[in-house]
Order: sequence, then structure tokens, then C-alpha cells
Amino acid sequence: MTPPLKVAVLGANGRMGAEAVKAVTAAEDMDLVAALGRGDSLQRLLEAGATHVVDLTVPASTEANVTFAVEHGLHAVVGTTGWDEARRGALAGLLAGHPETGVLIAPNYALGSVLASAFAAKAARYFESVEIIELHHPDKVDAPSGTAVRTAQLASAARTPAGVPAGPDATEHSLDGARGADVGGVRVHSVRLRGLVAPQEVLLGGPGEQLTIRHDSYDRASFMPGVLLGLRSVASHPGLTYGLDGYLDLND
Ligand SMILES: NC(=O)C1=CN([C@@H]2O[C@H](COP(=O)(O)OP(=O)(O)OC[C@H]3O[C@@H](n4cnc5c(N)ncnc54)[C@H](OP(=O)(O)O)[C@@H]3O)[C@@H](O)[C@H]2O)C=CC1
Ligand SMILES: O=C(O)C1=N[C@H](C(=O)O)C[C@H](O)C1
Repeated sequence: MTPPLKVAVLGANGRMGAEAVKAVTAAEDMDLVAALGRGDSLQRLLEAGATHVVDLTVPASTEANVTFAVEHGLHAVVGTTGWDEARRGALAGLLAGHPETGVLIAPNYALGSVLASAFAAKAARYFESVEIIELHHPDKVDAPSGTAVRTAQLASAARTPAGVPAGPDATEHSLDGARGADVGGVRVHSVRLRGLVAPQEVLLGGPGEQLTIRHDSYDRASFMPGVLLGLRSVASHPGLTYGLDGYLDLND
């Protein structure tokens, strides 16, 4: 029988971290060996014999956490936002020196969200206009959401080779921010509203029609099947994988 994965959760006292602690504890093929909060020493990962780390902390600490994990040969499954291209490039460079180690960074671990982003990218080349509205709880520290940025990048990357021009927009006068953030030519609008977890809508417009691709996370339990899938798969995917779609076959 395969021995259980020895998993440590970083950010264990947070909204996502607490949910991950529950999910890992309930998984029969995993042992939760450490649950660290802010201020806890990363040395505890080594003392506990962790082989896998889940990082659900804050953009300011995730890079140092993952660097420590990689330098000690621990596989990492990362949900924290803030992994822009420069940070991912630096991490890929570090991983080149640790060829056995795998890191998965996914802006969203909800399977429905991963599919919604893939569907949006597929649809984006067929519509003149694409805009994204991401809606979150008001305790979220970053905007736009990592998911919205990733969705916009996928949509933009699908439109460019297909020769689709940027969406039409005659706006000449507006208050700052009225048209949202420009992510690769796709406008992203961020709503922060008490009561929400994390819905997102991709609006695609053509002459006389609109397609809306909407995903709702009502509960943080929605992210856990993806986190567990990541933990089970990361060791067999050495190097850096960006997006849970890297572990799924979405071309069927
Ligand atoms: N990829 C995905 O599917 C998802 C990703 N996220 C992302 O995950 C991250 C966490 O979200 P959420 O749980 O809502 O945020 P929370 O603020 O609830 O949790 C973050 C936790 O990390 C702790 N923390 C801060 N620094 C460290 C550190 N150096 N080591 C260990 N713990 C630390 C914080 O402690 P303290 O309270 O003391 O500051 C806090 O408990 C965000 O970036 C969010 O966008 C969220 C949902 C899904
Ligand atoms: O902070 C959150 O809550 C979420 N963060 C991630 C993001 O920024 O995309 C994933 C999900 O949207 C929830």
C-alpha cells in the first residue's frame, strides 16, 4: 500500500487554510503533519517530516514559503494570489536546480471555475467584446482576483493569434476606474460585497447577442477537491505548473 502523503498547511488559521486542514484530515491517503499560522517557523515543516506543503497565506509571504519548500525538496500546492510573471519566472529558475520537486500554482482550485475559464477562452475569439466581472467578499486583500487575471490572459491569448481586435469602446471621458482594469486588452471589474464568496462572470458580446459564462463558489469547500487533486498529482509533475488545467485533460 502507498504510504499517506505527509501534508503541511500554511495559513492554517485563515478562511482557506482552515478548510484545507479539514479536507486533508478527512482524506484517507493523507496525514496532516503540520498546520502553521503567521509567525510560526518554517523549520517546523522539516521537524514534522512534511513531504507536501499547501500554501494559502497572503501575497506578501507566499514566495518565501514556496522558496523554502523547494529548497528542502517539498512539493508545493499553492492557492495564494500574487504570483505574477516575474515571480513565476524566478520560481521556475529555482526549480531548475531541484528537478525532482513539483509546484502547482493555481489561481482557482474550484473545478467549475477552471472549466469556466477554459470555456471563456474558447469562446473569446468568436465575440467582438469580452469583459469580466469578478465579485468577492469584502475581506479579500487583492483586486482584481487572480482568477479574473488568469481568465483575461487566457481569453486574450486566444484572441490574438485568431486576429480578433481589442473590443470596441468609444469611451472618451470617464472617471478613473470606471472602465475597470485592462488585462491584456480585456476589461476586468471588481466588486466587493458582504455575503459573497467568489462568483465570476465573463460577458461576451456580438451583434445582437450575448453569452455569459458564470461560475459561483458559494462555499470554500468548492476549492478542496482541486487542492486534494493537486496534492495527489504534484509529485508526478516536477517543475512549475501554472493553473489546475495543467493537470486536467480539457481537450476531450
Ligand atoms: N486558488 C484558490 O482556489 C483560492 C485562493 N485563494 C487565495 O488564498 C489566499 C488566502 O485566502 P483566505 O484564506 O481567504 O485569506 P485569509 O486572510 O483568511 O487567510 C490567510 C492566512 O494566512 C496567514 N498568514 C499570513 N502570513 C503567513 C505566513 N507567513 N505563514 C503562515 N500563515 C500566514 C494569515 O494570518 P493572519 O490572520 O495572522 O494575518 C491568515 O490566517 C488569498 O491569496 C486568496 O486570494 C482563496 C480562495 C481560493
Ligand atoms: O480571495 C478569495 O476569496 C479568492 N481568491 C482567489 C482569486 O483571487 O482568484 C480564488 C477565488 O476567486 C477566491
